[in-house]
Amino acid sequence: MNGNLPVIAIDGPSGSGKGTIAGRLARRLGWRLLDSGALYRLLAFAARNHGVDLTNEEALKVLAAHLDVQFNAKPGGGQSIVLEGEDVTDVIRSEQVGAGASQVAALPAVREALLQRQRAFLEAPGLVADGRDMGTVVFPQAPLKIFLTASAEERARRRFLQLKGKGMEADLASLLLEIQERDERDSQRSVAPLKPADDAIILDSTSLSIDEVQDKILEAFAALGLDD
Ligand SMILES: Nc1ncnc2c1ncn2[C@@H]1O[C@H](COP(=O)(O)OP(=O)(O)OP(=O)(O)O)[C@@H](O)[C@H]1O
Ligand SMILES: Nc1ccn([C@H]2C[C@H](O)[C@@H](COP(=O)(O)O)O2)c(=O)n1
Repeated sequence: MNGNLPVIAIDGPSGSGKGTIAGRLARRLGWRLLDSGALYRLLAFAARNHGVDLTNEEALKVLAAHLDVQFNAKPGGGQSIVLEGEDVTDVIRSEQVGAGASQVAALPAVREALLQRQRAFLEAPGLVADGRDMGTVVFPQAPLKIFLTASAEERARRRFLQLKGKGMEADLASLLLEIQERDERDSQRSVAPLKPADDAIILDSTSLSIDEVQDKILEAFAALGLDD
């Protein structure tokens, strides 16, 4: 790991806006982007494809170490994700795959197998990384750590609008339940649980717009003086 390069670590629960903000910041700064949740989603998706049970830690560890995946930056922003030659960008975003990801992410051998892969994303001039343990475990040296949160009700509402916007079926009450279950599992697991790093800035986005969240983070980044 090149520990001298800057990282902005953005952690927080599902639907708090991490991915949206991380993508915007990476574009704005011209830095690389790590969507660490996608790795856990890809593993859960690949496991289903290969008939691997989501509780089989040993087999999941091997699968995680050999995941054949490419993240390709799209010209207009965002990235496409290709797993074993198949574009899985949208299909891994379902709540079912998210729940599977949360399940495999609780297994220590899986987290260990994905650790170096995540750290390898750190390249000049810097990295914006979003997930659950970016600031606590993967990049503890990050000079800027944000813990982005929002009420579960607001996060379910956002997810509902997001799914509807894509023309997908969605039920607000079920989404709220799924989000609460995922919060519980992600924050109660014994290894790398979802929690703010001691030196993280906690940002509650419940009543903030995406632009307001971005401005607050850019303000905190500017205060570090790294772009001088
Ligand atoms: N501050 C905000 N106000 C309103 N909507 C928001 C805000 N931040 C994000 N959103 C919207 O909420 C939805 C979920 O955001 P996003 O996917 O970035 O969350 P996330 O934290 O990365 O979720 P996950 O961890 O499940 O991947 C998106 O449709 C996004 O546009
Ligand atoms: N650094 C990370 C990133 C993700 N996970 C797990 C927990 C989440 O429920 C699941 C999916 O993540 P999302 O795409 O919704 O951000 O993956 C984790 O444990 N650690």
